Amino acid sequence: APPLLPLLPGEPSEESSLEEQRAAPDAGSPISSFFNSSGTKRLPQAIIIGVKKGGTRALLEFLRVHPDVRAVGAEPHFFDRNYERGLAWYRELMPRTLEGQITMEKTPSYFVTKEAPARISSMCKGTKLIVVVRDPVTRAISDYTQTLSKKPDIPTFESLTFKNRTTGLIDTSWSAIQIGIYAKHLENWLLHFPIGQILFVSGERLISDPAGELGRVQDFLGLKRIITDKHFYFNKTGNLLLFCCTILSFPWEMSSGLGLRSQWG
Ligand SMILES: Nc1ncnc2c1ncn2[C@@H]1O[C@H](COP(=O)(O)OS(=O)(=O)O)[C@@H](OP(=O)(O)O)[C@H]1O
Repeated sequence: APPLLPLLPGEPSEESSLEEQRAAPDAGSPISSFFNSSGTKRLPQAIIIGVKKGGTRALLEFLRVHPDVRAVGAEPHFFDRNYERGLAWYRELMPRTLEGQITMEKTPSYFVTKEAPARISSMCKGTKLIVVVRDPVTRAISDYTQTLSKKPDIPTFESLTFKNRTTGLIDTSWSAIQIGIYAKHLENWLLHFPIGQILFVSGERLISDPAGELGRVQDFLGLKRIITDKHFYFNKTGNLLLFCCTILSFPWEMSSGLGLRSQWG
């Protein structure tokens, strides 16, 4: 059972990355106290449920620019690790919203958690679900690279991937491979949600055509298309995607492997 330690609202869980912690609500800043002082904490109406290393952080941070979206920055891990804490605990993590605003969170491990679909459905059958999918091979490499950075002594990617290098037999029980068998996990979700309630976002297009993907996401969420191509530009090196939050005049930089950082920080 998960440890029942009292987490503060928005506090990242013990396994959250630095990237997540940087994106956690900046309690105490003048801007956040202004937004946090009014409205009501509501359970999320939309959740980014996966996939790990698909580009979920980028998507959530892009969406947070929308004035009708409020999201918890850190991953709550409610429907996998913290379910015993109860819905009141979960709601407490959420930012306050005004009428018409959507509450969101992202926890990519939900997609591969057997219990998550039934649990989310029992919270609200109408919850909108978003899955950022990415080529399973590059996803697995990204996953492996993250683990390697924490545990440099793990075996090579190749030796973990193949049961038998000569026959090419793949070890589908290795989590980096297992997570990428999207169809298998999806079956579990379709037992509880109609396909129309699940939006698949391309992790690749989130980099090559972010405005296009964000258009689809805003439509799916029933939001006015406010995030457009005006919010994105590539810098001169071509591989850094810069994202401008014009509402707060706060430029963020999203880049492959570099995560999210303020250009001012
Ligand atoms: N703008 C944009 N669009 C799409 N994807 C982007 C973007 N920016 C970063 N990235 C890449 O997303 C990878 C991290 O995915 P996640 O945020 O889902 O990771 S996590 O599961 O929350 O740890 C991670 O992939 P790798 O660099 O291959 O590890 C990020 O580089």
